[in-house]
Amino acid sequence: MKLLKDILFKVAIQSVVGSTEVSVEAIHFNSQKIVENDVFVAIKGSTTNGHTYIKSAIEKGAIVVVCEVLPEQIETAVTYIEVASSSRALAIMASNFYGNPSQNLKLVGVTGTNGKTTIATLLYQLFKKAGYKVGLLSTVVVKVDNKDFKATHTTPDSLSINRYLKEMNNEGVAFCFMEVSSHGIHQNRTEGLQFEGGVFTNLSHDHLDYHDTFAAYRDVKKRFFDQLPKQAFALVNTDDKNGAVMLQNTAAKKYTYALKSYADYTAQILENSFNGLLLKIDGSEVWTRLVGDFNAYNVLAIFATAELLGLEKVEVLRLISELKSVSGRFQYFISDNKITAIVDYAHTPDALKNVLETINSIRTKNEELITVVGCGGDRDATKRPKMGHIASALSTKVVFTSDNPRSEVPEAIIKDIENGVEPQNFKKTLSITDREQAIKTACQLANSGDIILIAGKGHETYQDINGMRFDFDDYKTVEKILKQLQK
Ligand SMILES: CC(=O)N[C@H]1[C@@H](OP(=O)(O)OP(=O)(O)OC[C@H]2O[C@@H](n3ccc(=O)[nH]c3=O)[C@H](O)[C@@H]2O)O[C@H](CO)[C@@H](O)[C@@H]1O[C@H](C)C(=O)N[C@@H](C)C(=O)N[C@H](CCC(=O)O)C(=O)O
Ligand SMILES: Nc1ncnc2c1ncn2[C@@H]1O[C@H](COP(=O)(O)OP(=O)(O)OP(=O)(O)O)[C@@H](O)[C@H]1O
Ligand SMILES: N[C@H](CCC[C@H](N)C(=O)O)C(=O)O
Ligand SMILES: [Mg+2]
Repeated sequence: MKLLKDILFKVAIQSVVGSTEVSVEAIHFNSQKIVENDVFVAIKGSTTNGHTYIKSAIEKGAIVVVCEVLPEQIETAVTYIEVASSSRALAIMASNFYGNPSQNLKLVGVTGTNGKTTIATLLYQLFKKAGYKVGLLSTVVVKVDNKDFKATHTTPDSLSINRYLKEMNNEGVAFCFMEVSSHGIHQNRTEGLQFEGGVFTNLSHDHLDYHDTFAAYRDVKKRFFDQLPKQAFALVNTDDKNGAVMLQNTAAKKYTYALKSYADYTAQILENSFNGLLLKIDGSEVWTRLVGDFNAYNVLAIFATAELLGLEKVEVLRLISELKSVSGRFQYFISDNKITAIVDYAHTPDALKNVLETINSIRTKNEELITVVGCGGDRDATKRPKMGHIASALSTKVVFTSDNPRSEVPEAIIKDIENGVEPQNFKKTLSITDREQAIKTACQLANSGDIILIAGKGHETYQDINGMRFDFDDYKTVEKILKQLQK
């Protein structure tokens, strides 16, 4: 049990009805989870309004209600806390409730359109290899040192974040690397956390369904840097023009990294092949198994972050050469009949362009590049024709297919993608809704030496169709089909 007064510390309260000297069991923002003596935080969401569930939360046993608008009917046995932002109050209360766990470890947030999972995961790997206990909050998995938890979001809700951080405290974790998504910042999921540093990767088209305009999307990312304290570091990629924007109003110590322009941390690509990248970082050569120009940025960001967190340069370079690729990020194998199959999580126009350009820069002219790609439903529809254009312009053949259609009709999503294909590329494309059939067709089209790229779902092990999750794994599917076809 915790005293309400204590968990309200630093919450900007507008009014209180009732006593704050009550002991509470747990905090929830979903009325369905409420039991006796809990706090219910009512949040205005994107599909429904948590305030309409106040009555039902009280019936289930809530003794405290945190809300933006006080209900008309006040129960005398309940304490009401009126705040300007329930989601912000929730984040601060969550931190207090779990004993401000972010203050007991070094927490680094990684934000940007692409590269967050790669950077956060590789930092986790690197610091583990350096001998520390480490935590990770990522799209793929949550790790409390060696313990794995299923990830539901890129950036979990503030209660879950603080619960995981508390577990990390209990395990003696020294460093935690977390992805900070734009939804996470906008919904105040990271509010009240004490960050040791923030890393910005890049900014390109994504989530314009949610943020309305690119400027709004950029400003949400910037808010993360605006909130960093002065003892923290802000490390940004200045080859991306928005890197400088992120630093405009931050109080944190400013550091830059870049491959093409002057920066605090720079690198040169000496070699780029299917076996990996040879880089020159800060005058020293380092070999990494990661493939593609974009990974040079990720490796450089990792190098700089590790140095800023106090690791020795020589050790960092040695550890970088031991890092393995992240699940579903340029994950590939070569079949017995020499077809290369690559599974990659490129689900934005920019990521798709980068991955295709990387493959084109390391393949020879007589090898075909066959791409299988789709777009998710109930997500930014304006990226669809862009991805259709990029896939068809940069591949020799393309099979458009379904990703996670969610509540949308897959054929309608595919139509949107096809609308971006220019007439000169019509002949290269075909569309097959069933993802397994699409992958099979790509495999049948491929000859020895050719490359198949399956983009968009990376590590995902399901396909979300109408709210139902069906088992589906791009990597296992292509592996199985290529084996079958060899027989
Ligand atoms: C659009 C969006 O981000 N939605 C998130 C949001 O839910 P919401 O605003 O839709 O909530 P709502 O359903 O309208 O409900 C409003 C409130 O009423 C409450 N409620 C509802 C029903 C009930 O019976 N009782 C009750 O109390 C809900 O618990 C909620 O507090 O808050 C929820 C709790 O934190 C999130 O789980 C949910 O994520 C949804 C599932 C989602 O798909 N989010 C994606 C888009 C997302 O966040 N993605 C980013 C990554 C993006 C990237 O890769 O860059 C991420 O960080 O994962
Ligand atoms: N630094 C980078 N710049 C551009 N593209 C990248 C970069 N790093 C990775 N990518 C591409 O973006 C895809 C997604 O990478 P990653 O999962 O690391 O990004 P993310 O930011 O975590 O994405 P999400 O928003 O879905 O969590 C990769 O599969 C790759 O194609
Ligand atoms: N984190 C991203 C992942 C998209 C992956 C893609 N497979 C899809 O389902 O759209 C999002 O929620 O937009
Ligand atoms: Mg991610």
